[in-house]
Amino acid sequence: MKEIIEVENLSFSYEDDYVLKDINLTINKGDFIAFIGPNGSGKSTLLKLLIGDLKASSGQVKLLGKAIKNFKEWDKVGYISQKVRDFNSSFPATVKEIIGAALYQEMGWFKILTKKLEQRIDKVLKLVDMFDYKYRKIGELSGGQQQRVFIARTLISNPEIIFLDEPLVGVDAKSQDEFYKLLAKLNGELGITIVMISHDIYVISDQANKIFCFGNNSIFVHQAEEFDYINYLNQIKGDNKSLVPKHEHQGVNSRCC
Ligand SMILES: Nc1ncnc2c1ncn2[C@@H]1O[C@H](COP(=O)(O)OP(=O)(O)OP(=O)(O)O)[C@@H](O)[C@H]1O
Repeated sequence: MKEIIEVENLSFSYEDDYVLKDINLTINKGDFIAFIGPNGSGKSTLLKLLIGDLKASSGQVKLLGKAIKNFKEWDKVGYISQKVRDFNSSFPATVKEIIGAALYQEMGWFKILTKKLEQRIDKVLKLVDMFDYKYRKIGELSGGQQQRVFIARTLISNPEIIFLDEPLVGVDAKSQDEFYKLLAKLNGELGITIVMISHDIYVISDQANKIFCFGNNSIFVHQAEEFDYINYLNQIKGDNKSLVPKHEHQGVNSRCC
């Protein structure tokens, strides 16, 4: 199946006013999608609609070919939020335990990590370059390292798509760089579809193959190679939160390229 996500005529409002209006878009297998846009333009809202955390006011979302309300294969969907940074050093779980918890269903009657399951933990920790931290407490790791552990936890079930909601807030520049390299590896080598919200327009527009640009209750879809981020940043400068950069494409609501 080529389409991982199909959104048709989707509208959503929390109260009276629409946050997103009549959105149509498709995300294909292997895409690396960046959600960008001013504060309050609906990026997190769309992400929550795509993972079934919110229900559309009208229209529909299909995930892996299934209407979201009937979707059950949640092990194929990873989600990384910015909230994981809340651990502190007294949080008792180790990296191994955090990842092992994702295998709870597979542990059988006695809830024991078999050698096979342990090997799966080792494999994903090596993939994210965190094997040496297996027995460390999660709260003792940096924000960037914690995010890598959570990516590993997601990878344990071989996901087809990973959603990330500003995962690098508060993470230092070097760790951010390593994190982006990891995402490029997951996308390029493992073929995992990535959907990421980011305010780091410069870096994300270099990593993604498509840019979803939010504003005025709409989304404009750009191929990354034709996206002029300097022009974009110049246009959204200032305090006008509702300002949407001028788009060369005619017509509102996605599908414009
Ligand atoms: N639970 C809620 N109840 C009511 N309104 C909400 C709720 N969550 C978000 N909103 C409003 O919906 C709009 C879109 O919010 P959303 O969080 O999706 O924006 P965003 O683009 O992710 O913003 P940011 O970049 O600041 O995270 C905003 O006006 C916000 O105030």
